[in-house]
Amino acid sequence: MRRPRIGVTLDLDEARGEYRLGRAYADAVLRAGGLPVPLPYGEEAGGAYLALCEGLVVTGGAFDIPPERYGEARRPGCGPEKPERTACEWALCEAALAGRIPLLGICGGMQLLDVVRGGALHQDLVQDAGLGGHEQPPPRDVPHHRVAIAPGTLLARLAGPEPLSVNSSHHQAVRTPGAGVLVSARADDGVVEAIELPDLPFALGVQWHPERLAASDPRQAAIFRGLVQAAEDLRR
Ligand SMILES: NCCCC(=O)O
Repeated sequence: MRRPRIGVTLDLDEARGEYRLGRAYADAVLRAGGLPVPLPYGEEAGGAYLALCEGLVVTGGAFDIPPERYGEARRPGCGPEKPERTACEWALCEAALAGRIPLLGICGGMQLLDVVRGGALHQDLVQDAGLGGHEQPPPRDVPHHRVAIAPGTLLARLAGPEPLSVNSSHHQAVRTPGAGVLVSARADDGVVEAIELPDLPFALGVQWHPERLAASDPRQAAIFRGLVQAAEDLRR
């Protein structure tokens, strides 16, 4: 039987006119038994592209969601935007949620999942909340801090309920959970590290980058295996 097709969002290097995807995302999906399908931008994003897929990974990147998307004016500390990418990922995320297609949001992808559901972000953790320590120096494929996982959640079922060692590469974070959004992990300083939508079969967001740890940590690999298994279940 063919592997479940997992759509993976891309970053556009506008200066070079090139789409980019960190190899670790594709490798993590492949290792979990899925077939990564790169999704270029376009009006078809939420429709025809997603119809090709049984699952979706909304990847992270060095840009911020326009604060207007969560009803706020831009404040100091908010970073550069990529409106075309956000529009594409927004359409994909909305379509995946509406179609109950399994979705994994990573870093900025988790933040998008929250905002699509009506949540809001810390525009900058240091300036908004006085919370530093979430931008680890290179290398970024090694653990940086631990997160506490809420028992009984999807994340706990996948990775186990014990504290999980994660990497950390972000300056924003979920401030207000959106409608139906459950916080399933927090750092010691209270920063939201994972969210999920219990009303759907598989809608999970993680603030760290499990794709960079999945080759060495079975608990991180289990997050991708869970996505691919949920995509497999969708086909039955
Ligand atoms: N906001 C983009 C995702 C990474 C970060 O928060 O820095």
